[in-house]
Amino acid sequence: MKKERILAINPGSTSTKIAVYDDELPLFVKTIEHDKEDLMAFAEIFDQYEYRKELVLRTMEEKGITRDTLTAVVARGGLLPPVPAGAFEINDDMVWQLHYKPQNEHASNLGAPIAYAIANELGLKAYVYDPVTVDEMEPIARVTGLPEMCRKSLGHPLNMRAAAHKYAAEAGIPYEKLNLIIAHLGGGITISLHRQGKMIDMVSDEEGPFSPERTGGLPLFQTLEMAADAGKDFKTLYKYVKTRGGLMGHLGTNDARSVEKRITGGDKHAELIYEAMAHNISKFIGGLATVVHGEVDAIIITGGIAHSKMITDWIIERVSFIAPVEVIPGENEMESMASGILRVLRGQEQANIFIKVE
Ligand SMILES: Nc1ncnc2c1ncn2[C@@H]1O[C@H](COP(=O)(O)OP(=O)(O)O)[C@@H](O)[C@H]1O
Ligand SMILES: CCCC(=O)OP(=O)(O)O
Repeated sequence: MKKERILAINPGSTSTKIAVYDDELPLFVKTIEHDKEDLMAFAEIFDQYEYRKELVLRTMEEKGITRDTLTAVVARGGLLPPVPAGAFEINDDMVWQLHYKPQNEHASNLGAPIAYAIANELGLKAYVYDPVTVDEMEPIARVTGLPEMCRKSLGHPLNMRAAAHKYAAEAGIPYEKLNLIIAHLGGGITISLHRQGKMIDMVSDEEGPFSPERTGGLPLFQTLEMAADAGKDFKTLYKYVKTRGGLMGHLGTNDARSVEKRITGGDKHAELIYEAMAHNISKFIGGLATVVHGEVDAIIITGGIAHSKMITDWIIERVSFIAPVEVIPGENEMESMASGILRVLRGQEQANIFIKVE
């Protein structure tokens, strides 16, 4: 079988992650943390395009990997319109969509344009895999109390679906035969329900638990009052609830590890807030269990905060009456992207074609 060398790119709000894989083997995985000041110099996300692209190319050079040895490029998909799960070949339509009409602003919107440019220069194909807008929600899950407003499937499907497949392989049961609830606990927290191979419900970060830096869902009347009083535009308020909420709002940090240090040092306020985060996560897990009438095979806790025994213990004591809980720490996005595209390159999976939605 031909050896593949895949460059994987994952631009996040505070970092750019870059990796190169020879088939499944990582040659390197590097996370470049960005200085707040460096990024503040750019008014719009897309103004960071050249800066982040150069960073990717320079990192490869530093690692001694010449561009012409690559066979494909993959990026974390950005806020596209709702799409099916799996791989998409990046094309002009996708780059246009992410530049001019994404669902919202997010650093991951830069991934596909950067991957496409690098691949085009080399005559290669570029892909995204399980973008944040994978939507397999059932009609009943979309309905809200306002006819003109629908619930959206916005989450962390790349890590969630990879965790689901990992659990299924270890349990020796096909993913398509399992009902799973998967909580991704990172800087943002989202929780999904997978029924027999489809992600039929998703609690996004606009309605779920608060997280290290996001407010999650808020009491509606107070939110309306606060927004009306603030008299600010959508972009400003959106940035506020995405970056100034949760642990950041209450405790001035989005680093769960530093919160834990404060708790072990006796900070009771920090403990209340941190346990409240676990309490909220557990309530949403419980809510999703009702969708499948309690028939849940396993609850999976994943993402960076799944490294924390304090948080996972608090969640397990609240939800283990529903189903066994499995902890799969880390966000596993780089390897999940690369292995998804490897399946496409080996002909085991077909890439979808993206058509823009104007
Ligand atoms: N060992 C750990 N214990 C507790 N929290 C951790 C640990 N490692 C990372 N975290 C927390 O995980 C969060 C980031 O999760 P991650 O999934 O990497 O985030 P992102 O969504 O930003 O990619 C941060 O709040 C970080 O403090
Ligand atoms: C909920 C959409 C995906 C998202 O917010 O990703 P990050 O947590 O990586 O910012």
